[in-house]
Amino acid sequence: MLKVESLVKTFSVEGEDVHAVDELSFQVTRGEVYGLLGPNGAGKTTTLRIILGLLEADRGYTEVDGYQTAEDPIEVKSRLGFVSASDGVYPWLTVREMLLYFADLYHVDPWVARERAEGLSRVMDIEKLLDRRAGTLSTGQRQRVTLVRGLIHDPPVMLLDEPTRGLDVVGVQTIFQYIDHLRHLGKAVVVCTHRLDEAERLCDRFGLLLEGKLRYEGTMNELQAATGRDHLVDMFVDMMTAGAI
Ligand SMILES: Nc1ncnc2c1ncn2[C@@H]1O[C@H](COP(=O)(O)OP(=O)(O)OP(=O)(O)O)[C@@H](O)[C@H]1O
Repeated sequence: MLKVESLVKTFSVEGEDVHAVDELSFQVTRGEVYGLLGPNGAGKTTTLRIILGLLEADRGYTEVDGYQTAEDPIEVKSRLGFVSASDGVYPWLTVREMLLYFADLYHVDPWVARERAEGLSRVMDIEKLLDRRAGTLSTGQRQRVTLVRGLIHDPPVMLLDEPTRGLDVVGVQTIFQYIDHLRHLGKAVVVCTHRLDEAERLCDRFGLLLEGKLRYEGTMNELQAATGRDHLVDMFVDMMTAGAI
């Protein structure tokens, strides 16, 4: 469903090469939640930007539902949903108007869009907000609207960048429900987060990134066997103190 193959991206910063992504390969299948985890500067955002077609890779490729980002960017965009903690809303539009506007951008049939907006709003408990102007929503309410917006074109692959940042306990719980719903819908999901405790509960499989390289990959059981550690936090500390493995 999502394939990242031998991806390389190097930035030149004041004459120095920064290897943001360095021969990175991983795959995420239907119904799987993959935690792409790493410390600050590990290359997570750069990888997401390349998958989304916002940045060009130096080498390698990313493929979404059989389409390569560099070759078929429009097909890829229509098959990707992206949710980020820093997503904004259009303050003067009502929630319903905004959802339908985004559906229209993705060429979703207006009838289908209306049904989907209602259905997803029920799931994410924002039905009562549909006719409110988006600018009047609280952070948590806005986040739920953003989650619905990410699914409005029913993409098979979802990318979630720090989805729980800035949310209270209830907001975090909502994200958990949302990800369960995505799994249930059979989406391939990538989650980037610094909340390793949450990642442990949320993800089926993990890729641990450091300096653009995948240092460990597997299910929690596989990571525990490979590292001799029970929790991601300890695995991270070991990985960072060792530098390279
Ligand atoms: N546009 C850019 N120009 C130069 N260097 C960049 C650029 N974007 C990212 N980098 C560098 O690439 C490396 C990877 O950055 P990236 O943002 O992908 O990391 P990240 O894992 O998302 O980190 P964080 O968790 O802090 O968001 C860092 O060293 C960063 O400084």
